[in-house]
Amino acid sequence: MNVFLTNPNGSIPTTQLQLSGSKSETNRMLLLQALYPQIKIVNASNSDDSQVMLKALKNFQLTTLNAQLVDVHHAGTAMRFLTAFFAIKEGTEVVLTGSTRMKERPVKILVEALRQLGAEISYLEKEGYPPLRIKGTKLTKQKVNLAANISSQYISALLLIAPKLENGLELVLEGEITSMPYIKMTLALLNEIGVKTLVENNTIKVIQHQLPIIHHPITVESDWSSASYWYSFIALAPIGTQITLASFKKNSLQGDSVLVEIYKNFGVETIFNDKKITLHKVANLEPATLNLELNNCPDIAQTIAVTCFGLGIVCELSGLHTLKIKETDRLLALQTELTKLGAVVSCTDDSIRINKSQMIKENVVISTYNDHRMALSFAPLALKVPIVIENADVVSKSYPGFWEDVKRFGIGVL
Ligand SMILES: O=C(O)C1=C[C@@H](OP(=O)(O)O)[C@@H](O)[C@H](O)C1
Ligand SMILES: C=C(OP(=O)(O)O)C(=O)O
Repeated sequence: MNVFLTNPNGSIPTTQLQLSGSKSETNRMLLLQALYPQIKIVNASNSDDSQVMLKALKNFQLTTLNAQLVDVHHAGTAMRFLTAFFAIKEGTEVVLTGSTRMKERPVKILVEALRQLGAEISYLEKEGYPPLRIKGTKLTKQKVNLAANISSQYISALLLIAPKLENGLELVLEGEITSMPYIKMTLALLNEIGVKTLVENNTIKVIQHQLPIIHHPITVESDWSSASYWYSFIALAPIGTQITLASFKKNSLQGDSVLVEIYKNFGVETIFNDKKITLHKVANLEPATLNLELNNCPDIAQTIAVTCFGLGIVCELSGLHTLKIKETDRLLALQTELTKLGAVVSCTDDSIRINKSQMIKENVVISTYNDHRMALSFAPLALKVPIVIENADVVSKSYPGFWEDVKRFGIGVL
């Protein structure tokens, strides 16, 4: 399905949207719930990635077979978190696989770390990549060193199973730590269910845990990465445009909440009120060149790049080495699609620079490369020019209701 987006009457009604729960928080909580079934989750994400995670865990618990195939499609967190989960399920055997792209996304660092702890995992196709054969076993070793500069998901995966390990876990993180807020999110959620953790320099310790785990329901905050597209819409809209989004809080566990600060550069103010945020376009600002280091929030890089292009702001976004191993090579995809629209873009292995453009070409067909964030991040340009988004249903990986919400915002979606 392709969608054709237009801004038919040029004026935008004030809208209120309820966004679904964070997929990152949800996938952590689903794994913890599988380990501690008394946990209750409120406002879980409706994303495909969370559905995939839920289904994998449910089917695994229901089956009487001791060997099964689990397919996580495009869901990186599901792939990494379930690798660790199945590794400790004694007496079971699972083949864990995913989409063609998933088979190109590395898992070696995680597999090596689990093997150091005693896990039995083998590669079924290419060394270092899914699919994996995982024989569940008791992990008795306790200390492991691993590189922290490729994906924080490896570290989160190990932390999530840590309270169930006989002797707890000590992780020594080597090299520069990437996507740090996601590690902090994992630690915060462990703490919230009553698991003790200790962070000292580059070492994280999780104390082995039996019970009690707390019994109150855990409420997942709505997804800040999904909110980023509304920040972009508001940034590209005329002064005075507003939108209200629920349910968000000031002290978020999600690193992408840094949007509140970043979008001030584009004249967007955020007002927090009773678990809602109102985004308000208050000024047309044009910083000379916007330099941002996004190592802590890689998932909003595409949103910010497109906002800058739409506003004609020169930007240099760095700290993005992980973008090459996400749903697609996001740096290359951004460069290709922005160039089609008339931008002059240059990339390195970890950065992108978008130069000032004279105009935005109309009716360009944006390719999405099986990457939800390509479709989501280019949509706000509809406020500037008519635009076509190819394979628009990719958005369901994180934000299935996106196109409905875009219609509510007053954009024509055909
Ligand atoms: O732990 C998580 O929930 C995530 C961590 C990040 O990945 P990396 O640590 O691989 O950058 C992020 O990009 C991804 O969307 C979700
Ligand atoms: C990178 C992402 O997800 P994952 O790594 O979990 O597939 C994302 O949602 O942008």
